Amino acid sequence: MRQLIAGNWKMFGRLTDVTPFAEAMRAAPAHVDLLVCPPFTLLERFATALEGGQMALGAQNCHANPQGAHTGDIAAPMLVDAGAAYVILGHSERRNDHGENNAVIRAKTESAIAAGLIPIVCVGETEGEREAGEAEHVVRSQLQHSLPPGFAGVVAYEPVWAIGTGRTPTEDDVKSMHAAIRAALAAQLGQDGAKIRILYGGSVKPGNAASLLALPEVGGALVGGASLKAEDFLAIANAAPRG
Ligand SMILES: O=C[C@H](O)COP(=O)(O)O
Repeated sequence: MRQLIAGNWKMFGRLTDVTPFAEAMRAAPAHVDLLVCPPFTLLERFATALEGGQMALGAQNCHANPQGAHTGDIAAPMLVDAGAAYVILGHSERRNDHGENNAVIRAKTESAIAAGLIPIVCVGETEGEREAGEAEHVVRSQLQHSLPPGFAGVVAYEPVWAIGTGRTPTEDDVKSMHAAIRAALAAQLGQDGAKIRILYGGSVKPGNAASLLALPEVGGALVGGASLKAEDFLAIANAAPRG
């Protein structure tokens, strides 16, 4: 399966950043799928700038309803209007900052799929949960309650304590968590579970990308900080295994 290297710009980026980044991405390697998920304000500009290139466009959140009186929110069909093909859902920053629980994330995931978007559903344990030996249990429960039946999208494993910290799990920990996620997807989705790409996210950098991306059941990366610099993001894309 081709790997997906996805950038999550979080709450960073201005209109002036779009064209230089999109132009730099024209030098991206062809053996990976590339995605950038900027803030809402940059979607339309990015859609134009990326035309004819290999990089897809995504958003970082949507509401569970397709429209309605929800001040400050964005509906999945609006993201499609703006040119998005993907949406990140259930990121730990949304779970923490906005109190999003698994039921909310599942409802958003259903709305995204109904609008024709590919959801990237994030799961991951806190440091305390890992220390308590609960990491796999927590992630299995997030999958069970966040993914609707027949889920067809992407899963991103992001240990909360590795996000933006420069710390990453050991290779063995990534391997065993990705194997546990694959098994959980098979149990929930049957044969279709094998088709789901499982991204790793959390302090992926040019220096550690090759070793993380080479691990079994790692289908790509969800990159935060390092996706803001075109050079670093391209280095991560180039580090993905070929074939
Ligand atoms: O969505 C991306 C992740 O939260 C990872 O962020 P990071 O690469 O800055 O650690």
